[in-house]
Amino acid sequence: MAAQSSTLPAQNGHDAVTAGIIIIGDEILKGFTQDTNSFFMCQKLRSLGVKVARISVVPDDVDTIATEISSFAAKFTYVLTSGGIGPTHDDVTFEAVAKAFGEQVCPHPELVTLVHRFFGKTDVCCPEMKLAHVPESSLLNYGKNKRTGEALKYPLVSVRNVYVFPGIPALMERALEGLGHLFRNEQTRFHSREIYVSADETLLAPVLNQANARFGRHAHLGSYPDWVNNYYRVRLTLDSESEQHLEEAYSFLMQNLPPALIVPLVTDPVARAATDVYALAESGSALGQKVAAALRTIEEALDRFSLAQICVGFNGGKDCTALLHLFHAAVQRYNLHLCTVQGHIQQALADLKAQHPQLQAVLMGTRRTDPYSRTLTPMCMTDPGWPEYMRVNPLLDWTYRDIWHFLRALFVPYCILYDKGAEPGSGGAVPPLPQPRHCSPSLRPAGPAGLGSMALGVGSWGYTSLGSMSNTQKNPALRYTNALGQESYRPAYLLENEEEERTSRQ
Ligand SMILES: Cc1cc2nc3c(=O)[nH]c(=O)nc-3n(C[C@H](O)[C@H](O)[C@H](O)COP(=O)(O)OP(=O)(O)OC[C@H]3O[C@@H](n4cnc5c(N)ncnc54)[C@H](O)[C@@H]3O)c2cc1C
Ligand SMILES: NC(=O)C1=CN([C@@H]2O[C@H](COP(=O)(O)OP(=O)(O)OC[C@H]3O[C@@H](n4cnc5c(N)ncnc54)[C@H](O)[C@@H]3O)[C@@H](O)[C@H]2O)C=CC1
Ligand SMILES: [Co+2]
Ligand SMILES: [K+]
Ligand SMILES: [Mg+2]
Repeated sequence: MAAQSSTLPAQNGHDAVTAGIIIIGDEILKGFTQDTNSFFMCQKLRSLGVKVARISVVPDDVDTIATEISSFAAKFTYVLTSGGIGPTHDDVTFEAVAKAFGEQVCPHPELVTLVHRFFGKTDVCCPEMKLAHVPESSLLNYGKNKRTGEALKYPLVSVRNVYVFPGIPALMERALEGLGHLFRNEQTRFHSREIYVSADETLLAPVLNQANARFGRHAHLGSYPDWVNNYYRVRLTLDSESEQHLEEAYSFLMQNLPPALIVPLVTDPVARAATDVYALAESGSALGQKVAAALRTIEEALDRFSLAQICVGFNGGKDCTALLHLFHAAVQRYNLHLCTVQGHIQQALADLKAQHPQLQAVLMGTRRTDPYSRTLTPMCMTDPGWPEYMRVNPLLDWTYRDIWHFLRALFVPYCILYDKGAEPGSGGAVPPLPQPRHCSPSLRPAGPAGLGSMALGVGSWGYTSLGSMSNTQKNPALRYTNALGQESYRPAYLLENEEEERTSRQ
């Protein structure tokens, strides 16, 4: 076994079943279209026990495609191509496959019949008939509909170990889903685990090197930094064909990485919001009591107003992020229609009313320590002279610290600007400044639409309080000098004295 191949990694006594993917299309190389097919193919093949060894992207050029196909066909168990099998001049994949194997393309009787059946065409020269011209030794593979089990009507062409998939993602995905049996490798199952770490890679490198030296033969370790995640800096992945080897490497890492840096990340906080938020509310903790009171205010608003009459005042800040999560927990869904209104808040609220006259209540993330908010009540009408709305303020009695405690305990994603500036050891690289924008309120009616995107109605580096481009600055209370003697800033959730929250806004 060991002597057989120097290119294949040592495995458990059997040859790896491999695949090479060839993505065909000028549009991919020109940046007109983003390749999503290889991503889907990699995930699917991995789930079938096939190891993807290479992805290549080539232009719509017969010779280039043919050269790549003959090289891949010799190296890998399977070759999957994507694209270039349609009726137009730039679809030359079949010709290229034929060329790679020294064959001709000719009409395949069964495909001719199908073209006749689907398009009603029999003329050998019509564009549709190009789909039926395939290499001489082509086989037709009929997949199965994943749900119904019925045979798919249009087959996938294969020539030797080359499988020729359409480029249209929906067609390609359906074909591969339906043909899993062609590629499935029962000998192999890939197992994987992840560890999330809140430290920079440089700090982890020594432990990772040790782990790799000890376990690398049987468990592959990957280290992937992320600069825009609120909760971790590095995602470590382990994968192996053997569950036992995987667990050994995993235990080693868990024992040797600094425990304080390992983050027990919840990767789908939104899906679990209802469970986690209500569990917190019932926990009896101090934060739990605040959560319970906020939920009561939200529930009361839901009793008084229908979902269509309520919206969430969302400007991208931490307070309304907490509010949105609570509201979602209460109604069990982020069932949002995003409505962005420009201009100053008073006019924007009037414009919103004109566009959506049914709206009567706005859930807001206002806290008592916000300007002019000391005397507000959980539900109060807007002041005279303001467009008429019921202001619903579930978070009035929450503190700055409560907000951060809540968001971070439940791993709720929030605007990354609150974390920025600290970055000790991040190499000094800073993401580009956001485009200047006017502070634009985004009010999100809870209408019957899909998941709304997060609107960021702020435009600056902010640390503890985000306003607009012109009035937001780094909060001096977060400043410190890092190990290299450089001025740095801690993330907002580490602010010690909450009275200094607004020191970052003029
Ligand atoms: C629905 C609504 C009704 C208001 N009614 C009155 C009123 O009757 N009298 C009065 O004097 N002032 C009113 N205001 C203005 C309010 O008091 C603040 O001046 C304003 O929210 C900005 O305060 P901030 O930046 O300090 O607070 P932030 O902490 O930034 O905002 C507090 C909360 O208000 C909501 N909010 C604030 N700005 C926006 C925005 N641009 N887009 C969407 N949501 C936003 C969010 O839920 C946020 O969590 C109202 C604001 C809103 C959004
Ligand atoms: N019903 C079926 O199963 C089949 C239908 N056809 C017909 O062939 C034609 C399409 O030919 P193809 O060779 O599939 O397409 P193509 O190479 O011309 O690409 C079709 C579309 O898919 C996109 N695309 C291509 N590669 C991609 C990738 N890697 N990631 C994301 N998007 C990608 C392209 O940008 C383009 O918009 C259609 O007219 C179709 O009806 C062809 C074969 C089978
Ligand atoms: Co709208
Ligand atoms: K094409
Ligand atoms: Mg085409």
